[in-house]
Amino acid sequence: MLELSGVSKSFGGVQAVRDVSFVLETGEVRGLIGPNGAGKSTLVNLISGLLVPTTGTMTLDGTLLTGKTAHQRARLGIARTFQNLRVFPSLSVEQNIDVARYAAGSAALPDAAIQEFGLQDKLTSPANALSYGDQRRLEIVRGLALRPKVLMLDEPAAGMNEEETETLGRALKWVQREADCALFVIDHDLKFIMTLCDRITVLDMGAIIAEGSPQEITKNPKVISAYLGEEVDAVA
Ligand SMILES: Nc1ncnc2c1ncn2[C@@H]1O[C@H](COP(=O)(O)OP(=O)(O)OP(=O)(O)O)[C@@H](O)[C@H]1O
Repeated sequence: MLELSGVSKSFGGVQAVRDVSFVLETGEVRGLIGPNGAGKSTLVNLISGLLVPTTGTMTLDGTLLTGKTAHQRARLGIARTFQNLRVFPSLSVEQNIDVARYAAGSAALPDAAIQEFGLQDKLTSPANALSYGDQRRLEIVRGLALRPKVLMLDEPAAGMNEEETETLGRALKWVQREADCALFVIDHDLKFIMTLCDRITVLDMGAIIAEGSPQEITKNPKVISAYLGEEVDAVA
């Protein structure tokens, strides 16, 4: 269980994250949505240890994360993907996955994970020869190879067409069923988020303005009037 309590982050005069508290349960799939600049990436960077909060605390299964580096957090079970791809371009798909397996202390990644994300026939291809969608899927499999307790995905469906996005959603549902980890998913594709997630947290100007099931979020007047408007009606 990941717990955030009163987490804030300022960059000079900009308060990017304001007094954010929430609990992410084991096995939960949580969506994080909000307009550009709402603070979503900053929040993920705070959890993964790339940024240090101005105030607030975080714990993972009761272990205080304050003062722990991104590497230490990864070892504790916090994995992530990035908005901009970070695969090792000249390494093969298999080598990319092995790097993460090695970092996780050789914990086995089920071959089923590689299959679910459609990479089984591409293991020997250099990562930079893969399509953009495959590179995104490779990043997720690499994250899973760390055997994380929490896997945070920063815009996993970005640049994917509708069919690819649906396939990705099915693979992530598989992760929810088979891998013992929570997913924390940022995306601007609301249909994808609403279909995938058990619960959704909505950020606006750094603060949580709503939290609930997809149904609750689509009906929440604050969410509708603040910034989702008709888009929310369209996917409800
Ligand atoms: N390193 C930084 N230095 C200064 N300001 C920053 C920095 N990182 C983020 N910000 C500011 O913090 C606020 C939140 O940004 P953030 O990137 O977290 O939002 P976001 O919700 O992820 O947006 P997007 O959907 O566009 O990715 C913005 O006002 C942004 O300009």
